[in-house]
Amino acid sequence: MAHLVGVTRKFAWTFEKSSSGSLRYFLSQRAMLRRAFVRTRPLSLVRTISSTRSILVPYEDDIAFSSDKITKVKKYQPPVRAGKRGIDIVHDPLYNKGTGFKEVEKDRLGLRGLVPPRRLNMKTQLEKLYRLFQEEADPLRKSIFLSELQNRNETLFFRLLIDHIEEMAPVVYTPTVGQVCQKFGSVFRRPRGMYFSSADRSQFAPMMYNWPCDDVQVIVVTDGSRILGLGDLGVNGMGIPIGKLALYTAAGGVDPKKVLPVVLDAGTNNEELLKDPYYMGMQHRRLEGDDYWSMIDEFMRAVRHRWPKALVQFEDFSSDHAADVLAAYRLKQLCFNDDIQGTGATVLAGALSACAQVDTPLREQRIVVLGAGSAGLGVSTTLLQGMLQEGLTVEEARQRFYVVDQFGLMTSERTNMTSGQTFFARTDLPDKMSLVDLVKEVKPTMLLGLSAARGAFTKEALQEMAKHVAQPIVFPLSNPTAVAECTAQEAYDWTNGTCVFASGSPMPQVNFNGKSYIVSQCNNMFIFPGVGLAAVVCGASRVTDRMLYAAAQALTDCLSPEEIANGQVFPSVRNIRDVSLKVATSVVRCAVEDGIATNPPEIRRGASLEEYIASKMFVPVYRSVVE
Ligand SMILES: NC(=O)C1=CN([C@@H]2O[C@H](COP(=O)(O)OP(=O)(O)OC[C@H]3O[C@@H](n4cnc5c(N)ncnc54)[C@H](O)[C@@H]3O)[C@@H](O)[C@H]2O)C=CC1
Ligand SMILES: CC(=O)C(=O)O
Ligand SMILES: [Mg+2]
Repeated sequence: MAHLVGVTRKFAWTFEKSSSGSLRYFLSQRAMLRRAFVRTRPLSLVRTISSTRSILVPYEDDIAFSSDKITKVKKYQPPVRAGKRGIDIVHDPLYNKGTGFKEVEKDRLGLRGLVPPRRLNMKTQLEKLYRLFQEEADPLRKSIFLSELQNRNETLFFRLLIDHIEEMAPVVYTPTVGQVCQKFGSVFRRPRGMYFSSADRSQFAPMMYNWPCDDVQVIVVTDGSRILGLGDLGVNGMGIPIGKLALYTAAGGVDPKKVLPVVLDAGTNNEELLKDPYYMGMQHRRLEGDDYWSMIDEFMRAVRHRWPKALVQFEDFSSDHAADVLAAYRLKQLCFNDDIQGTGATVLAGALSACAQVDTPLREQRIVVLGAGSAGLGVSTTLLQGMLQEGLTVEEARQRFYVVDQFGLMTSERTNMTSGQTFFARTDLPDKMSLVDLVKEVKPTMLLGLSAARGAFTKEALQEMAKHVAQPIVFPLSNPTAVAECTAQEAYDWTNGTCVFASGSPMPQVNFNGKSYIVSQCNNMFIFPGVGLAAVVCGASRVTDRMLYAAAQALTDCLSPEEIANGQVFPSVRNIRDVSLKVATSVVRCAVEDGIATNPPEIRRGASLEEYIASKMFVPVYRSVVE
């Protein structure tokens, strides 16, 4: 007998239980439902599927999943053509289902005998994997476990990651990804992504054809020169593009077949790696000047040639090149720098939420930024743009910033400053003032850490800040956790529980005076997946400042009333897939308005832009595989 599980205006989902107990799902025209059947179901059992909030996934796998993590699902998952059969399927993580192949599939694809006889459905596979994940001794072992899963079965990997995103994001991403990069040589199992080195010069364009996908949509590229706050890690920085792209799929719903992690190996200045007999990159010092630039240019040209529509995300380039590389390509090609622009948009969103918490607009904040590198200056520039939106002039806004580097306050007395540093350099205070003296002098309302200097937000500095401001906004944003400017517990202790806090890497809940506080994570992971999804969906020709501003606004709007009541300034990571969809929707709208969407969405009557974008998101379900 058929059971009704949901209806839309036109369609109805039903399921039937077979004699063996397995469930089969059917999608039918609603009008074709047997009238008697409809009449006999009590109305309360008929759950109307709101088209954006549909939680029922019609799994080819016979499981009625009701995970709220995959909220936006396609109603129908067509079969997928693998272009291969037999053992080649089992060895391809994009099509492999491990013990999950159905009997018909085993026959169709010549798999009989190549996989164990008993089939475990996806739900059982996930339960088993999650248990094994929990049994791994430490975060590094957990990370190896997940990357091995990704190497053999991407569908299961992404399903597990999405279902446990709050617990697993810190493993595939910061902070554990930092450890992975530091130990890249010993955790390396098999290659993922592409390496373009100084030894490959003049061959980048033909090399692009070694990559099997003709339709790459997102590339994350690093030159390994500044990996998180861990310095120059050369090709070992590959962990970062891999981790970022895992979030592109888990949070942003970008198809994992269509992403490409890249390291541009321009050498390394890391003395240990230069001497390490097992180092896997080029053992020469970093290329400089024209040699470096021609390598970047060859890479960008080769991308344009092979995948003209691909989005290139520049990641963890040291500040001597980051802003210049972005400036050279941002008007020519679809690209953005995550550390400068993604972080800028993220911090703007968090700052606006914090301003609402403390009931003082951004234009009235006095902001000390510790760190004058790409991230510190990118954030300062974006916050300044936010102040312009609130009516300040450029000069008025500029006066509200105090940028500090490792020597202290940056002033116009310095020489050899970058243009960004020159813009923010003060003219009214002594050069190289210490953080504590600066806090005493200017009584900042907001303190942002992008310095990778562990402990730089000292007890003295935070206590001093709290003397002058009722609710100091304190964001130690450096990654990984080991280099954060302070911990959440320290910030609450030293400001007597008054601070509004967010950290770059996740930190545990804080207890202060018998009250517990949820710690917000301020990380560009809330922006880049949505920006990437938007660029892919609407065929954006470039990433504009307005698109990033739209992303920041959408992120601010994602806080739920409960999160605001908890004092959070960022949504919980468990909602990151919904957040990314909202960010993408706002960005697509902006791109269309600005006329830079080459493939503007064609939306069915009665549907929304958000539904349209949701329908384009990758969902990790087992689709029927055909050769
Ligand atoms: N939460 C997030 O989403 C993001 C966090 N970051 C983090 O920001 C940090 C910096 O990144 P970048 O700007 O790209 O690096 P960078 O190397 O370009 O800049 C670091 C800056 O910090 C300054 N600095 C070093 N020691 C200092 C000290 N003791 N006191 C004050 N300033 C000091 C340096 O002079 C330099 O200006 C990294 O740890 C990175 O992980 C970067 C991007 C996003
Ligand atoms: C989050 C990030 O992009 C960084 O720490 O570099
Ligand atoms: Mg980064």
